[in-house]
Amino acid sequence: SLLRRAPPIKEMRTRLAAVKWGLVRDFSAALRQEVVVTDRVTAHHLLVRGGAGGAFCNRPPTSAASAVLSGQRHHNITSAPYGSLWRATRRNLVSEVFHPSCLRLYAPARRAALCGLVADLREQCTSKSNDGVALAAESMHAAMFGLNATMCFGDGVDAGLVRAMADNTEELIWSLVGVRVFAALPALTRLIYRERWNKLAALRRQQEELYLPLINARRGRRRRPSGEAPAYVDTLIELLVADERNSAYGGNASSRKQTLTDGELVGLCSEFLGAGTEPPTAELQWIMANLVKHLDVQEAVRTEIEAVVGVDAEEVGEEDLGRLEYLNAVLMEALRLHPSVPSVVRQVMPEDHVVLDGRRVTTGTIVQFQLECLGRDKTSWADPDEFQPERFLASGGGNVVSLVAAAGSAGEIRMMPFGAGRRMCPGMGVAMLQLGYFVANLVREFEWTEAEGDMAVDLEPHVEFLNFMRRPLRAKLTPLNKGVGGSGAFSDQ
Ligand code: HEM
Repeated sequence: SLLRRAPPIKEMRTRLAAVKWGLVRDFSAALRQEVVVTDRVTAHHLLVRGGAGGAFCNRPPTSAASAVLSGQRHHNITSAPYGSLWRATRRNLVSEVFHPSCLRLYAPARRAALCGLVADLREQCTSKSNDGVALAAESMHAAMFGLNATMCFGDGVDAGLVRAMADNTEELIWSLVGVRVFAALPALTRLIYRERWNKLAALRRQQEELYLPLINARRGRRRRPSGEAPAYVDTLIELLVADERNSAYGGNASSRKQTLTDGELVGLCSEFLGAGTEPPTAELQWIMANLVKHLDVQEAVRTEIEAVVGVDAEEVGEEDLGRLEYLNAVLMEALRLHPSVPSVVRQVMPEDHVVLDGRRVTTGTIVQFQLECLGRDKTSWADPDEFQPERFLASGGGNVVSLVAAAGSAGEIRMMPFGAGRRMCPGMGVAMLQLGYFVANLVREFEWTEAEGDMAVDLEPHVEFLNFMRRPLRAKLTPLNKGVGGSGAFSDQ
């Protein structure tokens, strides 16, 4: 009978969903044109030397929750079209919290985050039940998120609230892939994927409920005494932006200036927490995983620290980092081989003039620059797939490699893990500082070796919205107790 032959309801739903997804995917792919650039000369020409004629500074519509839910009207720095909102919010980030004079004021917050991380790892690896193995990935993520929450909202945010924000951020980030269906035909896809849309809206509501009380508490504060680090949100609350928010893609900004809306404040804080936590944590895992796989390199980092900082120093201080050439070479080599952001994306606008293989690329086309390919280019590196930090030492001639590609014709791109051109990552300086400080002290506090079985390090990538390690980092840690009095500077935190 028909009833007997009909597939079970659950299976029918799955089949229906597959058909729906297939239709939408094919339709959006047909609407969207994409080209991929893997050669570094073209990347330099288009992104840095102005070879696209126009600014070539827009990204395609984003999957960030606030942008999707508002029909691409509410933006953060990453998603803002090239124009006054982008300029004002980016300048604010770079010239306020990320200005070197301000960044210095966050040193106690970085030290507190590192202390917490070391104490957590020490507890895990000395616990009898763990056999010396620590869930390093989770611990690093919690430390990095906590640090960013302090920089964003100021000191003293309740630990439970920080955890709730971390969970919410993670859920929103993992929803990014599914949310891509709303990039094309949002009115229709919203109906087809009602559940997905409702889930996204609920996560965003929850985010507002978590962030707005913290934002409003900062509004009522008296001006901070000089010498106290501003919270990122303080600078956003004070920020005035020329009012072009209703004109698409950077039309003429009116002379009227406005403060940011609550929705924009929440979106910008969310971006700070997400962009400030996820790529640096993924990169920290890649670096430590390579040090687990290359014990000679790990030992060389430790030897350099002992020679430069001394055996009895309490910690590797931030002021020591500039003198640790080998440590810096390790960071550069990990970023070259495993850039945690897999690609840089631009969308061709009418005023851009992008020519590839002798043909003009049509307006609306998405141009993707693959960062791992660019960093492993055979014309630029010997043995490009090998982990060899020595290539970045002055003795190997590698100290001249810059993360910021110069614009002149003599400039070139040899790697671009932080992107290139006007929209290059504004967090590069802070990321390099945090990575150097964390890696140096983690190597000094513990010996890192490989755990067994499915806890072993797997250097295969798993590329989603970020370039993750296929398995999150686990390692066997042995405390080295190198700190003052042989008890470890961080052991009592
Ligand atoms: C290892 C750490 C990091 C890596 C590998 C990384 C990588 C990148 C890349 C590749 C881009 C795209 C650049 C382009 O399109 O040319 C980007 C953009 C961006 N990053 Fe980072 N990033 C890191 C850390 C951070 C941190 C700590 C922040 C701080 C909040 C941050 C905030 C941003 C923002 C706001 C943008 C958008 C910039 C714009 O559109 O003007 N990133 N990042």
